[in-house]
Amino acid sequence: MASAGAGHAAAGNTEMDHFGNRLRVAMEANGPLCVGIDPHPSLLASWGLEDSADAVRRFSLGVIEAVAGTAAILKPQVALYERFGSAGFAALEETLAAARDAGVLTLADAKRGDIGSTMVAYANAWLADGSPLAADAVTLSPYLGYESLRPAIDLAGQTGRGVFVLGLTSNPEGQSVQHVGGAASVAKRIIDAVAQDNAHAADLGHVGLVIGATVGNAPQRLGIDLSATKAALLTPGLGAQGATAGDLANSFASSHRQVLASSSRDILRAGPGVQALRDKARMVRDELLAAG
Ligand SMILES: O=C(O)c1cc(=O)[nH]c(=O)n1[C@@H]1O[C@H](COP(=O)(O)O)[C@@H](O)[C@H]1O
Repeated sequence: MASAGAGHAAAGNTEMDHFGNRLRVAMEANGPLCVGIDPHPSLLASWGLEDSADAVRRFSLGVIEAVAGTAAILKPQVALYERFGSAGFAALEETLAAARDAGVLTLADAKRGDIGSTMVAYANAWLADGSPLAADAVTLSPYLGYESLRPAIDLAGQTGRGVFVLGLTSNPEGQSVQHVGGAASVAKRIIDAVAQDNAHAADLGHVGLVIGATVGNAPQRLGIDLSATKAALLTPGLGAQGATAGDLANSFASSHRQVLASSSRDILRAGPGVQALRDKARMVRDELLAAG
């Protein structure tokens, strides 16, 4: 399949620049796969690379070369760059620029969330035109209250970018917070707030949700209707955390057109060969299409 060619246009925010539209174009061109770029030390070693910022940069460029025409979006895991300090951030900046040059959307997995005034600074770092770390979208944690994320949600809307808010996460510990509250669970409140922000979108809004591929029937048990949110649903947990394409088809039957299935280690382990990595990503993508 061809590369989506959906890079961000900085000036003039038209309908076509809207993040939800750009993501839909990329999903239609390349399928529903998000490839996570998670340069863990063990993966670098298995690729024959040392554990350094320069190796993280080379690893990331290799992933982009291999999957640019297969993934709808690439998700660099910020923590795995951050551990090298400024050199790691330089590697992340290069990664984001290389993805942009290859015409692939980027989702910086930074999981930011803070009081509103500080949130302005995080929003400017990840979502403002001209920022060195600007990505097409960023992940946000709503634990300080959904409205504390407002500066990032609004800036993303203004600059044609997106945010992905944690709703039901893939890790088992998430339930101890997210499921609390019964019919008015924490997760449901967050997800309802996302639906409100996307209410005027024709298709996908610019506020996405993170719903783990491992959540089973939790949305139904909590009375959550994901199809009503108009949110792109980033579903990490596919592959290394045990979820399968069949699990996604079961859990997201009524919202499958919104699903952006995310996998990192399971795909990355196929490297360092560019063709092997591409073949693996295509296999995962094709399994998703067949199951969906
Ligand atoms: O926001 C995320 O991407 C995320 C949310 C979540 O609920 N669970 C989750 O695993 N992730 C991220 O998705 C990636 C999963 O990696 P793998 O388990 O290797 O596929 C990691 O970068 C996680 O930080």
